[in-house]
Amino acid sequence: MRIVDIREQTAPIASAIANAYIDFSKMTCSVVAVVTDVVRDGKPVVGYGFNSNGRYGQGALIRERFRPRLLEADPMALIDATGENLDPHKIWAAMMRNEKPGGHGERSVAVGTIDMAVWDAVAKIAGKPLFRLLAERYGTGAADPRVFVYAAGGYYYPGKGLEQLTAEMRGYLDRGYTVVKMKIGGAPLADDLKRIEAVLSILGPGQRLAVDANGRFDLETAVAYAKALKPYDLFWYEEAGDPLDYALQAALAAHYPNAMATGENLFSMQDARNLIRYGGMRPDRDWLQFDCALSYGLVEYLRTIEMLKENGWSPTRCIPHGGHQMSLNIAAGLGLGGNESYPDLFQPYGGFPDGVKVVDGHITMPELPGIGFEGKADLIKAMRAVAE
Ligand SMILES: O=C([O-])CC(=O)C(=O)O
Ligand SMILES: [Mg+2]
Repeated sequence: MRIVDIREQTAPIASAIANAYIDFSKMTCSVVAVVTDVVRDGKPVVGYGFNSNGRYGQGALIRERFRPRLLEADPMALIDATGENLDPHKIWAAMMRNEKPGGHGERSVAVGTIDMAVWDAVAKIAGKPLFRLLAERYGTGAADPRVFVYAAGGYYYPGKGLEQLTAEMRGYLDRGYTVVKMKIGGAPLADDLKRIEAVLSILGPGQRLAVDANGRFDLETAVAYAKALKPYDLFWYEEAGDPLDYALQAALAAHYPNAMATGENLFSMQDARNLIRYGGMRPDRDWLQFDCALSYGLVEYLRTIEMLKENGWSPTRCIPHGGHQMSLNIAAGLGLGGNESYPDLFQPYGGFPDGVKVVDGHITMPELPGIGFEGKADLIKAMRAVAE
């Protein structure tokens, strides 16, 4: 068996929203199809991936480095010991041949996107949902198909006032979410506090709010927000400062006893390890948001989980960024704390298979082979267009 082709296309996921750092008016993502010669149900197995959101399409890197390395490799060097399936770890090593250490963001998104498609193919060849395969291979054996999800939104948008913001959040609560997230840092502190109070005013008992500054603040501003946010008992205070400023993150903990979250812009096990070593994150309350699609894929994420365990962190403290079905599978298979969801954004790429409903802040994974993209009609249509 072998990989016969890797196809890629850059697709728009643009919208008029903005966080404290960027707008999404020109946002794109790469969609990748890994075509194999394995036949299931009379058709060749094709694995699909895409690069989450927030980083642009990766076509040049895929075409110039990673696709040729895999297609030029000895097919026998990319399969597992049974000889009947691909080996994602060997494929990862083949992609990373002749790549220096460090500087991970330069290529981690391209590798993570192909890695997603490889795992989709592997689970389809095995004939089972990826979350079940992961639980068997790397977890306790038993998957938990019920996954906590929270609704991310609350972006800045031209002309968006408190009324629109609360209507948006009410929509998420009506759809079954219990935790909602909104952006901060794109307006002065006093205005953001009004926005926060407006959203808090519509939350019922047990419902919570997370806020996300998208790395906008220097230490002084981060501390000013921390002091103002403390009384609200938020679900978390996310990415206050630059994602690589571990000293800022560590200093902030002295001013903010409640939960903080970060990690969506850390793109390797080594960067995640530096956060754990130097960022003052607290394993009893804080949250880690590494997104495998942006950070070298699940092969690397498995290394990150090992690193976390060695440092006294439970995988239940991980709630990945990105709102994609790949992280839902990892959460269900390996016992993460949950996953992000963007109910109204980044379509058709984000979200759940059709018919999956959020109930009491949780979804239940359907039993679809692979990652489950075939269960989402608009998404699989876009993906199949890349393969054909
Ligand atoms: O606005 C973005 O770039 C997305 C983001 O931070 C998140 O989902 O936490
Ligand atoms: Mg964020």
